[in-house]
Amino acid sequence: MKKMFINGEWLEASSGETREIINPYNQEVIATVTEGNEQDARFAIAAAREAFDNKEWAFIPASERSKFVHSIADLIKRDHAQLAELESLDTGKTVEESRGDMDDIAGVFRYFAEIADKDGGDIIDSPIPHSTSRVVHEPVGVCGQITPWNYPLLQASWKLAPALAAGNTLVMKPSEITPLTSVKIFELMEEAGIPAGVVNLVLGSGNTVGAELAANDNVDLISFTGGIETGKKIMQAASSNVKNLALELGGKNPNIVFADADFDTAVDQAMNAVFFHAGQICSAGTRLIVEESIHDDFVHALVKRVSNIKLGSGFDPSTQMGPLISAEHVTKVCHYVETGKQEGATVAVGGGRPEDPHLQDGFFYLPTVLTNCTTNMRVVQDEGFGPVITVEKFQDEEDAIRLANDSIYGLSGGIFTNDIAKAERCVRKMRMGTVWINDVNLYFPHAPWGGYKQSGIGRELGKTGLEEYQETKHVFQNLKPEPVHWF
Ligand SMILES: NC(=O)c1ccc[n+]([C@@H]2O[C@H](COP(=O)([O-])OP(=O)(O)OC[C@H]3O[C@@H](n4cnc5c(N)ncnc54)[C@H](O)[C@@H]3O)[C@@H](O)[C@H]2O)c1
Ligand SMILES: C[N+](C)(C)CC=O
Repeated sequence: MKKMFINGEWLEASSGETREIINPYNQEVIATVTEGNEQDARFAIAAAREAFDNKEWAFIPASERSKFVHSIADLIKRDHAQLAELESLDTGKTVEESRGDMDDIAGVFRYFAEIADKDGGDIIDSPIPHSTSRVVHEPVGVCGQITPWNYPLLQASWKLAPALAAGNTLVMKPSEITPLTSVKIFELMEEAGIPAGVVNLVLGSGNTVGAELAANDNVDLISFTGGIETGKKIMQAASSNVKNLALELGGKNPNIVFADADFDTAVDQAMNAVFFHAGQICSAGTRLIVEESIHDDFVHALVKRVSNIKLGSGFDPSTQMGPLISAEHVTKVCHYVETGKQEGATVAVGGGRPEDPHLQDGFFYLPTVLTNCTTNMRVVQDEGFGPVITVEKFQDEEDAIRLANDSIYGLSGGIFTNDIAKAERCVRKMRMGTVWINDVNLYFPHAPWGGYKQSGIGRELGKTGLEEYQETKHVFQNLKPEPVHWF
């Protein structure tokens, strides 16, 4: 049985409860994990508090912490193949995608290890005579970190690496559906020699463990990646002690294709934008917005290619798209597409579960293209989080931007055009945290990631991703102290 890691020890939940982890490809039980609750979360928070307040971690030189974080990257590289297979077993994504994730994850630890000791603070030119003024960055304290099921270890790495590099202690709660690679990374952090109490892992549900992390007054920062409704609850709970808050929430991401774009590239990338990991990506380009003059040809070419996408086991090298994460999620995607049909959308391809007898045990949904969509439809506004593209038409540049921005979300967007000036004009007006020109879904450790509007608060990755885990302190020193006789 997989256990939790608290204060340097592998423990079973205080309640003795367990949970079975299911392979979404065939519904087989792949692991049993201990199921923690609020009490276990409080125990872990107390360990992290003690390690932050009364032990050395927060005060060791950043160069020492950097070595620990480098070691974690080395261990991920060593166990790359095993980690990738475990991630695919747990999430259903193809092993090829998981291998790419593991490269990214090692890169994230490497990046934060490298920048950990590069910031010695700033000297301010003090306006007060005979004084010095400087700004230093310090760790925030105890961090609660809550992650989703779609990119379990990748989203964990975006939180663990900067938190450690900055000198914080932490308690992580992975998604209860996909905890396996998170357990493994805590084994690797133990092997890397991270001191007891600095990193703690509590397994369990959002309503118990997650809610405790968000509300507990001994937590100084809560970093959450997940859905918008959960994000709102966390924001509310975090107000109890005015925690620092980082929210990476959902997206309903437009992908604008102008008539002057390279046609074949734009068709190809419109598919990459949505069908990786069966559309279960926050930044999936689910809203395809195509210039009217090429709309019909574009849809025709897209549908032809989408109908050839091969579904199957993530472990079969010929598989292009795996299953959805759970039966509940299949029901949600079915409902989402039905809503679209009732609103007047046309199913150009897909629109249901596959009939292939080999796929009946898995949580599969066909890659789907919905045409005749307009911005006012729920199917265009709501995050379906499945392999479904809605297609809208636009007349001109202004129209394209109006449609693209007509969303409560603002996570990411794409533009396909060969007119660079037009692309730059659009970028300025697009209210999103990331905009790709002639590409989709690219992210790397050096560039910040996060959303405008209701897609979130704060940024992960990049220098800003480290700053999320730092407090800023101004230190002023009077070099000629003497009474001022004010009173
Ligand atoms: N912006 C990003 O970078 C990003 C990245 C990945 C996923 N996401 C979003 O994540 C969502 C899919 O993930 P999900 O279904 O796991 O999301 P979710 O909100 O259901 O769950 C996310 C995590 O929150 C926990 N949780 C649930 N209720 C909670 C509560 N009341 N208090 C504290 N924690 C609670 C869950 O147990 C899980 O660990 C999508 O909306 C997707 O867009 C965003
Ligand atoms: C942030 N990202 C794109 C890696 C995963 C979103 O679900």
